[in-house]
Amino acid sequence: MKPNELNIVIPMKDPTKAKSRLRDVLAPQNRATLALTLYRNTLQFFAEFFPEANRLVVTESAQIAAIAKQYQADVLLEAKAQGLNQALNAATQWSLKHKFHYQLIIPADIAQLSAHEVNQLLLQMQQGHDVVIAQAKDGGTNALACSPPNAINFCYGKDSAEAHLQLARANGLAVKCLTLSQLSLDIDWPADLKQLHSSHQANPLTTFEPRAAL
Ligand SMILES: Nc1nc2c(ncn2[C@@H]2O[C@H](COP(=O)(O)OP(=O)(O)OP(=O)(O)O)[C@@H](O)[C@H]2O)c(=O)[nH]1
Ligand SMILES: O=C(O)[C@H](O)COP(=O)(O)O
Repeated sequence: MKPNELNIVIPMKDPTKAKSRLRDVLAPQNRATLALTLYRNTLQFFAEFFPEANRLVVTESAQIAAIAKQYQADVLLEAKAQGLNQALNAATQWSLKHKFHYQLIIPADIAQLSAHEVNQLLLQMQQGHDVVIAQAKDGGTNALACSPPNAINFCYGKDSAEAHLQLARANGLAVKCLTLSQLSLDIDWPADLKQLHSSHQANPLTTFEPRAAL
């Protein structure tokens, strides 16, 4: 795989709508700030460690689009958010149109990205897998690499790692599902924020302490 054959797709909601599952423990402004912090961390990480790969942010938000450009990412602006699967279908069409052989989808809510883990995932692609999944702690899909970009249909939602695995098998593709420690940790629920706190990691996200009540 040549680095310039890879498009890294980062889907991102309007920050005022993001992290809704934290609504019981973070005030709206803090949820938006957390979502923006995670998003900037994601862009910074890929600009620093994978600068030769293309990055594409798919979003309905002009604010998110402007930030993407600060980190040299391309932007696909959705007219209106129609859900994650629809956003990724549009991004995949973009990848095909721009002749990328590989697409790696990463959500913008991983607590701490690891270049070693992303390289492990890409190595599986180089070794001949068509689809590689890094599953989330709750059975979701936290990273999804596909070659070609439209190798499978997207079915993000409950237990999507298993669903993506089965789809790839049904299509007769070589597929691998990985459990990678950092890539399995997205921040969805209050317990995820608490875990971040108790891990004592030197991580700016620990300032987002969950509150018992607003
Ligand atoms: N462009 C786009 N991105 C989305 C959409 N839905 C979710 N995402 C992004 O996909 C990633 C995973 O999303 P979720 O965990 O489902 O959403 P979230 O806002 O982080 O959290 P919840 O509101 O609690 O579900 C995040 O980077 C989201 O911003 C969508 O409709 N359009
Ligand atoms: O796999 C999915 O559907 C999305 O990543 C959402 O899963 P999550 O609950 O892990 O955010």
